[in-house]
Amino acid sequence: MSDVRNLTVDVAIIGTGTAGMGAYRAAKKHTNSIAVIEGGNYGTTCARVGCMPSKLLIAAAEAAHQAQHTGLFGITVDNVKIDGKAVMQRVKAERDRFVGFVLETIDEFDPNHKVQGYAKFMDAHTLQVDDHTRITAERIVIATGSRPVYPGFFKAAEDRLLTNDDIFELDDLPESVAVFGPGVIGLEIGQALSRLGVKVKVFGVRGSLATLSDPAVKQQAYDIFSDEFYLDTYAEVETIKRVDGGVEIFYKDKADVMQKEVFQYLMAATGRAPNIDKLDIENAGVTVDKNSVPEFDPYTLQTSQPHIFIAGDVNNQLTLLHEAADEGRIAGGNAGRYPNIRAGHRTVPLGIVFTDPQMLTVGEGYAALEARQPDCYAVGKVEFSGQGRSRVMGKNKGILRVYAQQGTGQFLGAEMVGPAAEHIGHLLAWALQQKLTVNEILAMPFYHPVIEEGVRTAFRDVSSQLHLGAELVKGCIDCGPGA
Ligand SMILES: Cc1cc2nc3c(=O)[nH]c(=O)nc-3n(C[C@H](O)[C@H](O)[C@H](O)COP(=O)(O)OP(=O)(O)OC[C@H]3O[C@@H](n4cnc5c(N)ncnc54)[C@H](O)[C@@H]3O)c2cc1C
Ligand SMILES: NC(=O)c1ccc[n+]([C@@H]2O[C@H](COP(=O)([O-])OP(=O)(O)OC[C@H]3O[C@@H](n4cnc5c(N)ncnc54)[C@H](O)[C@@H]3O)[C@@H](O)[C@H]2O)c1
Repeated sequence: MSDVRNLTVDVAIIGTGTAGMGAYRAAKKHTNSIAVIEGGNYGTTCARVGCMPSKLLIAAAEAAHQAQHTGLFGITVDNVKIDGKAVMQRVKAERDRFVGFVLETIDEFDPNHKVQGYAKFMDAHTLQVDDHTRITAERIVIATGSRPVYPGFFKAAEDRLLTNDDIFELDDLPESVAVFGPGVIGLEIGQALSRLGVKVKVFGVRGSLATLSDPAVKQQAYDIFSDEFYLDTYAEVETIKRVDGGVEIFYKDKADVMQKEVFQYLMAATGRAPNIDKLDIENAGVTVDKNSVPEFDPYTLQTSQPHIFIAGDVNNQLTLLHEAADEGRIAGGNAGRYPNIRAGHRTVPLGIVFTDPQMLTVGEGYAALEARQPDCYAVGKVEFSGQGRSRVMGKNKGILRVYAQQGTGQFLGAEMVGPAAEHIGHLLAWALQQKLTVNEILAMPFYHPVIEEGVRTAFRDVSSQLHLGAELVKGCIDCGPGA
């Protein structure tokens, strides 16, 4: 250890993903004495192996699906061909473009601030980076992200085991994939592969489906997706074995019959774990929760050690891009201005799943409301099967359920599977953040014919349930046909 470089800085940031980059920019407003440490590749999880390549694959799948489903409109498109190599080539090229933008930003960081290597805590103020650098920092931001996790027995798939870290590296679309985990990643990528002509079966456990907790919404989502590809949310898998040509999976199908099937790949999408376990966090003296993740204040991002902050996926709470960006900015700002820290602005919870139809959760969600105040809220709903605009476009699948407080009529949250959920989700989140009541929402303009008229139906329904508005008129024609 004689060649160890010693650095002393005001702020050390561990991890240069979305949260770490935001923390760096915010801390730099207060001090020029910073070390920003990266152990892996620069470029962020979102751009390299997350949000962006997955959305690129989904975009290709949507194009294929639309081309194959024009019959409804009396249009025939012959010979739709999917060129797997060209699909993957665009995914990779566009992904590299997005990564390139991130790398340009990293290039603008002061080279004296950048330290490459994996950091570990030696004590509450000292970090060891690989075996080459020791950093003494007055304040520290942990922004080390998360990684895919899966049960040990998946390793039997050997070289045919994929996660989101390697699936976008494939040069061609696979022939078949057994996707384990009907969570957000498994459903987004599983459906996209299936629409691109890959044989896909999705296996889940305990009935879990994406982020949905409302049984009515979950049931519709299950029905819609299992109509399109094999989906078992209570799968019983006996064995996984690497065989010639792929991975043999021995499982009980939905009719309780044992099946033996070979897939080219097994994709593990069974969740992610925070990158906290390799940081020797116990040396930092922070209080940790049952998952060994440091406890922290969500408004300041401060841990029990006042000079240590934790932002992004690593804190294991709201593992989404916009939250990582907000948290990074708050944590970095507070590390920079320490000890004069402040509470940062947090937005209401919003989650969107980019399946087709898309899914959303806004606010607390059904399960949390049921647990917190079971008798204090009412539910309004709209089914999209007959909704005018959705039907016009042939997108008339799904349900939206909105929740509002008894007495006050305060809008509390929503869950949905259905058309344009990425946009409806924003409207609902904005209404929630503005603390609007159901009747204030209903006093807004609704054009005709639009999917938002369906949202109005759900709010009219809940308004009537709360005895705040008139009884819901079914198929109200003066609201416009199919509203
Ligand atoms: C397939 C997929 C799709 C997704 N799609 C979406 C989406 O559509 N919308 C959305 O909002 N979110 C999406 N997400 C989630 C989103 O990508 C993450 O919430 C976000 O990228 C987290 O950013 P972060 O800064 O916390 O972590 P990261 O970007 O992972 O950054 C952490 C960094 O820390 C580094 N590091 C780790 N340990 C150390 C150490 N000891 N020393 C030094 N450096 C270290 C890592 O190398 C990494 O560069 C998706 C995720 C995945 C996997
Ligand atoms: N659109 C988006 O915003 C988006 C997209 C992708 C990922 N993400 C983020 O990444 C996070 C991680 O996504 P994820 O899909 O890995 O996790 P997840 O927690 O959403 O889903 C994991 C799923 O795997 C299932 N599972 C667990 N063990 C299993 C087993 N042995 N066999 C079969 N199924 C099993 C779980 O029941 C769950 O349904 C998300 O929670 C989200 O925060 C967001």
